[in-house]
Amino acid sequence: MEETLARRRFVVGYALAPKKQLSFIQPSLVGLACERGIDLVAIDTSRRLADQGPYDCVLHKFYGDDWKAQLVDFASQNPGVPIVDPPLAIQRLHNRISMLQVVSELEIHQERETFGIPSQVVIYNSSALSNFGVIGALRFPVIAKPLVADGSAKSHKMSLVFHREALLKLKPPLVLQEFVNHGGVIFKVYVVGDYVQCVKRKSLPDVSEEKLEHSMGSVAFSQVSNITMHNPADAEYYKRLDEVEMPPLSFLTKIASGLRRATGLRLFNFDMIRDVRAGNHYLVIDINYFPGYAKMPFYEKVLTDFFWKIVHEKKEQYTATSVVSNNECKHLSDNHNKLAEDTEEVG
Ligand SMILES: O=P(O)(O)O[C@@H]1[C@@H](OP(=O)(O)O)[C@H](OP(=O)(O)O)[C@H](O)[C@H](OP(=O)(O)O)[C@H]1OP(=O)(O)O
Ligand SMILES: Nc1ncnc2c1ncn2[C@@H]1O[C@H](COP(=O)(O)OP(=O)(O)O)[C@@H](O)[C@H]1O
Ligand SMILES: [Mg+2]
Ligand SMILES: [Mg+2]
Repeated sequence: MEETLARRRFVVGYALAPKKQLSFIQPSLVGLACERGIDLVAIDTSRRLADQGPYDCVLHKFYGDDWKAQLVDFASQNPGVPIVDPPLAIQRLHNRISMLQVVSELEIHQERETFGIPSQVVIYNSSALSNFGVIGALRFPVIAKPLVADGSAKSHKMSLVFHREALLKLKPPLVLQEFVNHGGVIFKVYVVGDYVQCVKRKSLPDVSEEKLEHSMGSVAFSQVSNITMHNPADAEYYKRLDEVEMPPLSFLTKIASGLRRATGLRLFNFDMIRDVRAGNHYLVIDINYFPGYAKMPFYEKVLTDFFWKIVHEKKEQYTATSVVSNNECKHLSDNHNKLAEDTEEVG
């Protein structure tokens, strides 16, 4: 017999770049959310946001003045509808100095583990690159990172610089950050509201004193943790990676909730490394807004739980009108499958 039971449903409108939409809006997520009474609906960014909806929550990873104005406009007409996350909060992560500033200000009490950020200086113009007063206190090697972290390919292009002379060819504005030996492993800590999950990822290998002495200039790299190399040494590396001990979850949860409170962000991850010189000292090196959650184990359930909590917080006051029977969830997820296939064929 057809199930006809219809219950109150919620609508999460999302505005994401095509690549992000394809990786994040998977049929498995759409299907699970649908079963829990939540419809994920694409916002048409070519139309006025305030003319669309109704939404119980707006989810986005877009920047720019026009989009910000759209959100302000929407919020003034829909004051109770959560926007995940507020543009001002996201903006802090677009500058690698303000991004990590918030980490330095956290006060967390943990028995064994300590944390901080690497020593770093910001460079606004080329003359500062040869100014000993500016860079004199840095220990080499250093990583040169673009100051801006706006998600563009350019903002991920970095170099590992072995000696001071090699700084001269760099293009400011950038951040020079001390490279900290960390055993070639980073901990990616995903935060989804009050949920925290840590995974291990490949990182740059340690630089010994000897290697530093014999290395020339600098080495360029980009998005190391996403690179999959196919050489025989790799199998050995990943076996070792498996054995690396995770930081305690209680410690990560304290940092995550400190960051949540200080930034007002609900969807982000942070990259953390463990200093090989002091086995219980950790450094936060990067914070990303709305990262690649689809790579996080159980992301469908974690994100669905998050949406569920967000929309139920406002349930009594605001009601979106869509009513879909449980049976239709399967159709919705089939449609998304088809959409993904079509997009692949086009792309
Ligand atoms: O594309 P993905 O799935 O690798 O996700 C990227 C993230 O990779 P991750 O899976 O967290 O290692 C990536 O994280 P990292 O910068 O590599 O730590 C960023 O969050 C990236 O967003 P943006 O380019 O900084 O705006 C994320 O890119 P977008 O998906 O937001 O374009
Ligand atoms: N201070 C550091 N010490 C050691 N390795 C680092 C440091 N900063 C960055 N890295 C390495 O470089 C990678 C990219 O740097 P990150 O700041 O995370 O930039 P992105 O925003 O492009 O991910 C990190 O995942 C890590 O492997
Ligand atoms: Mg990173
Ligand atoms: Mg980043």
